[in-house]
Amino acid sequence: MDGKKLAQEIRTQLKDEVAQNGLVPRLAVILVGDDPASQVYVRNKQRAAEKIGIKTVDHHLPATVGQEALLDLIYQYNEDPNIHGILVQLPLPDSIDEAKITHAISPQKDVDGFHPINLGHLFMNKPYSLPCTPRGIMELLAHYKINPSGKDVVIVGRSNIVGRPMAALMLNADATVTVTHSRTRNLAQKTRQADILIVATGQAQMLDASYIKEGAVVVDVGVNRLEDGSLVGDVDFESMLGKAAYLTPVPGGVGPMTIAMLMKQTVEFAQRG
Ligand SMILES: Nc1nc2c(c(=O)[nH]1)N[C@@H](CN(C=O)c1ccc(C(=O)N[C@@H](CCC(=O)O)C(=O)O)cc1)CN2
Repeated sequence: MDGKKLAQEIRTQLKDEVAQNGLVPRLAVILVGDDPASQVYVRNKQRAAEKIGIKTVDHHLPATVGQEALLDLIYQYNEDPNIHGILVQLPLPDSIDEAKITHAISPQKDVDGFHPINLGHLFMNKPYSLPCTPRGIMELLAHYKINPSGKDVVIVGRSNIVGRPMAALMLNADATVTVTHSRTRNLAQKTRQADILIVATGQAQMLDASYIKEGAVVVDVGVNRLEDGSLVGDVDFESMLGKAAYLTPVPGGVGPMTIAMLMKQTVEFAQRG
C-alpha cells in the first residue's frame, strides 16, 4: 500500500480546496529540543503546509525551556482567533509533563487529536479531531477498498497516539479488535488470527512472516533507523512480502499519511472557523 502516493494526492486536493474556498489556515507549530527525528518530521510538516497554502507560525524552543513558558505559549495561541490549530511535536523532553501540555491545548485547536476530550468524542464514535496516524491508516485502508467491518483486527502496541485510538477507530468501523502489548502472552498465536494486523511496537523488524496468516493485511507504523542509516519498520518487510495480501512499506507507508492527515485536519479546522 503506497502511502506516499496517496498522501500526495490528498495534499493536492487540499491545495485546491484551500485556493477555491479562499481559506488561509494558520497552524502554530511548536518543537522543543533537538531530537533529530522530530526535527525531520516538523520540517516535513512545515514544507507540506507551505505547499498547500497553510501558514505556519514556528517555534523551536530549547530543551531547557520551562514547562510554564511552554504552557503560556499554548494559552496565547488558544486565545488567538487567527490561529486554527496548535501542534506540539512529541516526544517532549523528560523535564516536561507531556500530558499537561497536550491537555492545555484547546480541544477546538487540537489538530493532533490528543486532548482527552477529543479522545472521548472518538470513543463515543462522534469524532471531532483524530490522532493523525490512526486516521491515516483508516484512509489508506479505505483507498485500497479494505473494509474492517466484521474483520479480526489485531493491534500490536497500546500507545496513546497510535494503539489506543486505532482500537477505537476500528471498533467504530465494526471490526473485532484485539490490542496486544509487551505483556501479551503467545503474541504470534494472536497475530496469526488477524485479517488486519497493525504493528506499532517501536522495535525494528520485530515481527516476521511467522506472525501472520496467508493473505493478511499488514500495516507497519514503525520508523526505525538502523546503524547503517537505513530506515526499517517494526515488521520484516521482505519476509512478509509473499505472504501478506497487502503490506505498507517503510519509508513511504504510514508516515506520509500522518502528515497528510495533519494537513487535512488543519484545513477542516479553518473551514469550521
Ligand atoms: N505532535 C505529534 N507528535 C508525533 C506524532 C504526531 O502525529 N503528532 N507522530 C509521531 C511522529 N510523526 C509525526 O509527527 C511522523 C513520523 C514519521 C513520518 C514520516 O513521514 N516518516 C517517513 C520517513 C521519514 C524519515 O526520513 O525519517 C516515512 O515513513 O516514509 C511522519 C510523521 C511521533 N510524534
